[in-house]
Amino acid sequence: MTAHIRARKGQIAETVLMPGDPLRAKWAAETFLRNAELVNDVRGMLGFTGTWQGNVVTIHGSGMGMPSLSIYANELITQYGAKTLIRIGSTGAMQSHVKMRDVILAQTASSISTPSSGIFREVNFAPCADFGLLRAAYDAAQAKGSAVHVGGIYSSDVFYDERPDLNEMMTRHGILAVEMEAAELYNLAARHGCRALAVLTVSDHLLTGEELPASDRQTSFGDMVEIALEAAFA
Ligand SMILES: O=P(O)(O)O[C@H]1O[C@H](CO)[C@@H](O)[C@H]1O
Ligand SMILES: O=c1cc[nH]c(=O)[nH]1
Repeated sequence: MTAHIRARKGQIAETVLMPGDPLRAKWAAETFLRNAELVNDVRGMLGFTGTWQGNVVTIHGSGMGMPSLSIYANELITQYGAKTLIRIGSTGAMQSHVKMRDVILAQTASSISTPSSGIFREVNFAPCADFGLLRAAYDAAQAKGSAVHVGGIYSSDVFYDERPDLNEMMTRHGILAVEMEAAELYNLAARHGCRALAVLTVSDHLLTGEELPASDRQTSFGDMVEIALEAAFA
């Protein structure tokens, strides 16, 4: 047990999928895992462990934003021995060739700050995905026929941004989409020698104003979950 996770040692798998939304964790566990067992519900943050094609997997919510993800990812890595962490999140597209419900594999995650900024201090560390996971996820997405994009994303500290110039600059520099957790997940994976990847589904479009309802964000991103599972065990 930790301050935020009630699972016993051994109840968390080495491979952990992390959606921001705890109810997406529940849906994904019930939909894709066999014998999924609830292993955490402290503060309503749900975690489940079960098997996928004979492999043990945990699906655990991260909450929204990098400070929240940092708590869960730190405890999963340092207290429970997680080695492969794949974020399965929603994202807002920042390029016109990226369409609603497309899948994005985050090769890098830019930010203006992360919970690790105080650790890196003057260093502009470049958070990046594990190449093996990235390649396997791309192959899995191609095999499925998913519309998939690979490139840089922006991990923002805010959902409601008062700096339209920042988004415009990200778009101008080819950033595919914005979300709120991947940069710190990549930082933590680098620090602790783990593998990490963010597999995202476009739920909003910053250029067109399109957006999906909350129910779709919770339960309709099946391709993303399958791509993450296939990459983890490729
Ligand atoms: O759908 P999730 O995984 O929560 O991800 C995105 O959605 C939340 C904002 O609505 C942020 O957590 C952002 O990163
Ligand atoms: O951070 C996020 C996540 C989804 N959609 C957005 O517009 N922003």
